[in-house]
Amino acid sequence: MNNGKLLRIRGLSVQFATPGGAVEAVREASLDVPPGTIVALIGESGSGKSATALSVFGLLDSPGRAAAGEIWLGETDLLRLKPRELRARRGRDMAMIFQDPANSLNPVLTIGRQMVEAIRRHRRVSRREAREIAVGQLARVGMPDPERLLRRYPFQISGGMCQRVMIALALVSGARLLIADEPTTALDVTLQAQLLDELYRLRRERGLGILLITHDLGVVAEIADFVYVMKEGRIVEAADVYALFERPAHEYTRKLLDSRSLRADSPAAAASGRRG
Ligand SMILES: Nc1ncnc2c1ncn2[C@@H]1O[C@H](COP(=O)(O)OP(=O)(O)OP(=O)(O)O)[C@@H](O)[C@H]1O
Repeated sequence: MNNGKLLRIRGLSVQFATPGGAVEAVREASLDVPPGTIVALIGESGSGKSATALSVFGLLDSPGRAAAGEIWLGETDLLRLKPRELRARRGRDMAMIFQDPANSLNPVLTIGRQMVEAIRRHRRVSRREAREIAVGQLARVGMPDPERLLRRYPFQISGGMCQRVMIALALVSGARLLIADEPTTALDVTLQAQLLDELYRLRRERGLGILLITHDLGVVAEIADFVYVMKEGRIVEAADVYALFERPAHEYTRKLLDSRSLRADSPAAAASGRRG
């Protein structure tokens, strides 16, 4: 049962079969993403963050598999779904944006074609209506000339624009859960800020639940509500964002905070810079 949480992961273990034996990338991890909440998942490289996210989408690389646990999206345990059923949920109820958005879009199809197809996969509308919906959605995520954008190919637009297209794609299908894996890493500072604004707005205005995977603690301080810290496949700390910065409980979290970019910023300073 889900108890009103949008995403509820319980006891997830992910293993990768290797010639040297099974590598346990995720070990009995549990986490919740309630609606209208930005939940950050942080931890060093290799700690299992992406493996956790990919499990939700059933997109683990083939030697990898979710060996145990439950992943509830609403009232459905995604780990019990057939691949076809999971694919349908992927487009409709949940969306994912990646660090390298150009690779998440199909390089040989125009943005318009991809959006129209995504819309028509989930709604009974004509091509023309789908195109209008796409234009409206792109305008809503701040794209200046949506009509023109629809005629372009992914390689003809910037990384920041690709991110917005991905978000627009997620939204046209009515997704309630967005998983963003290092979404700002490849962007310059201005585009980073725009993307964070966008995520924040989606949470507030649309009530989206967002699982944000990042190693940028500045981003966490700015927009996250709740934080999970992962180390060697385990969730070692779970706390409200203010509590985490003020009183990190776990030794590892303290080290992580000390070693990263927040240095002089007190929790209060970080908090005062937050969106309202
Ligand atoms: N294809 C694979 N084959 C074997 N092991 C893998 C594979 N992919 C990931 N792993 C293992 O899973 C562990 C977790 O990887 P994962 O990518 O989830 O970490 P991460 O926290 O997302 O790191 P990063 O921040 O670098 O993306 C790694 O330690 C790695 O050893």
